[in-house]
Amino acid sequence: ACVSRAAAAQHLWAAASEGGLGQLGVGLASFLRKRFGKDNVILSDIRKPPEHVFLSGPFIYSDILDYKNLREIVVNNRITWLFHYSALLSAVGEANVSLARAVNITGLHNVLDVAAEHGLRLFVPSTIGAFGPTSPRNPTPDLCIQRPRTIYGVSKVHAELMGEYYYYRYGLDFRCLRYPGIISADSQPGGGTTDYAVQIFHEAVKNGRFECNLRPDTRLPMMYIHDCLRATLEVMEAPAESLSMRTYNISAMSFTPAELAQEVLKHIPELQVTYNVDPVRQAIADSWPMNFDDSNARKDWGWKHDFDLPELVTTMLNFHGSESRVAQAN
Ligand SMILES: NC(=O)C1=CN([C@@H]2O[C@H](COP(=O)(O)OP(=O)(O)OC[C@H]3O[C@@H](n4cnc5c(N)ncnc54)[C@H](O)[C@@H]3O)[C@@H](O)[C@H]2O)C=CC1
Ligand SMILES: CC(=O)[C@H](N)C(=O)O
Repeated sequence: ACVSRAAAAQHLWAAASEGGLGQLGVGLASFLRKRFGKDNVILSDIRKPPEHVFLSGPFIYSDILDYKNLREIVVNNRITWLFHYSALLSAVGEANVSLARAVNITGLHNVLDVAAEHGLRLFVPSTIGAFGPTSPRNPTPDLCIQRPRTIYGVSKVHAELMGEYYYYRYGLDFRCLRYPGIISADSQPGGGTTDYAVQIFHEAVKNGRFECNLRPDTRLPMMYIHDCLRATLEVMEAPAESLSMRTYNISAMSFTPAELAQEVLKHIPELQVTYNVDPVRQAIADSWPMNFDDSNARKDWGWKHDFDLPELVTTMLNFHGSESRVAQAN
């Protein structure tokens, strides 16, 4: 593989991941370390890592807004791949537009420049949030109108276009996947519109009650984290000649809060689900794709998801069930 040493911060370096302490970064680092070796993946963030993360492999402080520091990390560690995960997500982005603009847009510019300057292979995640109310929503193809109405979505469309521009202009090996809402068992979401689909599992097992902040009929594309991380590594390892585009939709399942609750109720019949709609998140969700067309990813580099809704629910409840049994035993 082409990884000599990676960093993940919410980048991965040699592989480096910056933005690495969020919902996805710790899982990505662990996934890449299994593949490339513990010391070949550096995780970075501006937050202090919890002990288990600190002990699991190289971690460094890196602020995506500090270009000189990014360059120093790449040079000193001979980084070859960079996974750029730092971002403010959709709901927190609307609550702090100027910070979202800085991290999601200025931060991206720094990453593009450092990657182009040092010949890195660069992964930047995009999102279903890169589409808007005038995009076709059911299904949403790779190429269509993209007029998002959040700073998060605007910054991601910008990232897709800038990455493609750097590819044609400077030969940067830029690779990008549009992720659906990602559901993870052992990490908390960072302030997005799809967070409810993670929180329901925590609450169902802990309290037997869940208050959902989206309407019961809000349909959104979703994916289990294991599929998301595997897709990320697969597109990074795909032969250059197999990629006909720089940015691909990837899809696994699509459901509403009512459908998710129905599936969880099969395992926890006493679960009580109520709805208290957050108008900001609801407006965002109503502008996003309902189903994602990922036929290009399947055709070009063989993308195939493993987890549908029933497997997702069983896996999440097994994880939370065993966690709560451990907690009770202690
Ligand atoms: N979690 C999801 O459902 C989805 C995530 N994505 C994308 O995947 C990436 C990772 O997402 P999550 O892990 O969920 O996000 P998160 O919000 O959980 O984590 C983001 C991380 O970025 C870090 N960060 C913020 N400002 C920074 C700075 N100036 N310098 C360095 N690090 C900084 C934060 O400390 C945090 O640890 C993001 O780019 C997001 O847009 C895309 C679609 C879905
Ligand atoms: C789908 C995403 O990009 C993220 N989870 C969010 O809801 O903002």
